[in-house]
Amino acid sequence: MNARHTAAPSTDLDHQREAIAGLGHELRALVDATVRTVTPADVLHRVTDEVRRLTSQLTGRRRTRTEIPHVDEFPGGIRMFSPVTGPGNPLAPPVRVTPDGDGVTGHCTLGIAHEGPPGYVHGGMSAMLLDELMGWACSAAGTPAMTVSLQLRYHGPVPVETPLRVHARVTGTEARKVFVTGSITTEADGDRQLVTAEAVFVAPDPERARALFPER
Ligand SMILES: CCCCCCCC(=O)SCCNC(=O)CCNC(=O)[C@H](O)C(C)(C)COP(=O)(O)OP(=O)(O)OC[C@H]1O[C@@H](n2cnc3c(N)ncnc32)[C@H](O)[C@@H]1OP(=O)(O)O
Repeated sequence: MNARHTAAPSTDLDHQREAIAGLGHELRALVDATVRTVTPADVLHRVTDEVRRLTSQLTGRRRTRTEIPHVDEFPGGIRMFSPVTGPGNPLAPPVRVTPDGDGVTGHCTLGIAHEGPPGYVHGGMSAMLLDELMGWACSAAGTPAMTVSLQLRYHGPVPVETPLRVHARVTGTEARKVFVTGSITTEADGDRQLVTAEAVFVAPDPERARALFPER
């Protein structure tokens, strides 16, 4: 069934999105507490049982692999469960994306759940932020597309618990190919690029897109 046909009125949608974001927020706090705690094993066992009990309350009907959540706008809109921008996904910082004159800018602060070297962000996390933001830049330029090539340079470690800025912009197109650049800086020092990226995105042809996203 097409998810668009089952969408609830917008007030219900807002209500549902608020609830999803609320749970995501609390789960992020739980994840942060989990990777920081030095509490003894007996407490960890107790909490584990409690979390298992809570999880069992969310195992009614689940969406299928290709189902687009009715709270989402795909492509090019709200993604409640994106691992980067989704307020309902505890894996997401989540990044807040704003358009700017020259592409898109994302704002976020990563925690120690995203740590690679002690005190610094995991390199794969930086890649994920940049990949996502470069995808948003494609959509903002009117060409939603998928990554086919992503090259990163790590110039300096990205600190955790520090407000960050991720910038991405389209530099050119060639038929279905979109060329994009991106960077990560701290909010405090926007001139010092800690990670830079170059990527090629490709807008799938309509037939390929239908096969990839049958519920769209
Ligand atoms: C809204 C924000 C969401 C952002 C999400 C973040 C972005 C993502 O993470 S996307 C997920 C990761 N990416 C993927 O899974 C994509 C995997 N790749 C694919 O499925 C396919 O390559 C797909 C669908 C993109 C394109 O397939 P298809 O439509 O058949 O294109 P295809 O004909 O192979 O290639 C088109 C052009 O791109 C070129 N191309 C393909 N791969 C590459 C590459 N690695 N480098 C450079 N050029 C490439 C081809 O040479 C071709 O060029 P030309 O027309 O000049 O010959």
